[in-house]
Amino acid sequence: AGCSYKLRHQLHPVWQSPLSVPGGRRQSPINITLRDSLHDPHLKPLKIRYDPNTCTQIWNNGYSFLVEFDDSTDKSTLSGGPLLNQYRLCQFHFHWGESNAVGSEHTIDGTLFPAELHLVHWNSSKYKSFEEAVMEGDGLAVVAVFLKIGKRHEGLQKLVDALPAVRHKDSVVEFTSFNPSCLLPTCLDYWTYSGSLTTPPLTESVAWIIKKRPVEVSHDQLAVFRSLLFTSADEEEQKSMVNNFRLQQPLMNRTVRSSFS
Ligand SMILES: C[C@@H](CNC(=O)c1ccc(S(N)(=O)=O)cc1)Cn1ccc2ccccc21
Ligand SMILES: [Zn+2]
Repeated sequence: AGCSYKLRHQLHPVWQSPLSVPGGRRQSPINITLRDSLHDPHLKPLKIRYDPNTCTQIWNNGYSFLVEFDDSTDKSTLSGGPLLNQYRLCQFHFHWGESNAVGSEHTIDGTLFPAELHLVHWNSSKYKSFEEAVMEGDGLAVVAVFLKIGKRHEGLQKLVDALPAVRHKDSVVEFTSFNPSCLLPTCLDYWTYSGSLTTPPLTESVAWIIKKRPVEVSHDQLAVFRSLLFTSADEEEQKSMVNNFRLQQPLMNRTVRSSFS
């Protein structure tokens, strides 16, 4: 779980990063307007190969809960789509709201979803580690999947059942043999644009790939996300982990491309 373990103790001074962000020109998230997106027929299909044996643990980092992967080899990878290189899966996490009316970071023509999944990958063709890649314009690729309330998601339940063990900030629990492919919609359509991390250090290093179709989870499954806490066990005030999404950022002179017409 290289991508976030080491990072937990390495709080580099962000202001020295080459991709300084205040007033940045490629910030995320954004609203995707169908009218302004451009079908790019040269976009390739996404190639997603995840090995469930690389799944290692779940960690409550006080912002979301991360499902972490062993990213020491190219066992779980993303390539194709808009990407020129191969990217290695290092973690996935979610953003959600206090109610089903809010939660997602990106929106489609202003439509909000109750939650959004982010599968985080780093460019292992060009860089040696996530930490190095996070500072580069082509360092990261995040696949975003919207969640909507509907039928129970059987594949998600194993994750939901593990959440009470990471209720407090900085708690970690072993979590193995999980294949995040089960969280991807069957439809292959996506949008893509150049953006940033949506939490500090907000570096402008992310190729965003937003799946067009949401996946369904049940109301009760999403309610368990809201039972997590931002606060650690030793803090007297326990704050419910909800509304962990960033406000939308200006598109500036970016084009959102679609893989479909
Ligand atoms: C990257 C941070 C840790 N943050 C992330 O890994 C991360 C990943 C994905 C998203 S999202 N929501 O956009 O998908 C957001 C954050 C550590 N870290 C803090 C400072 C810092 C400086 C150098 C290297 C790492 C550093
Ligand atoms: Zn995220």
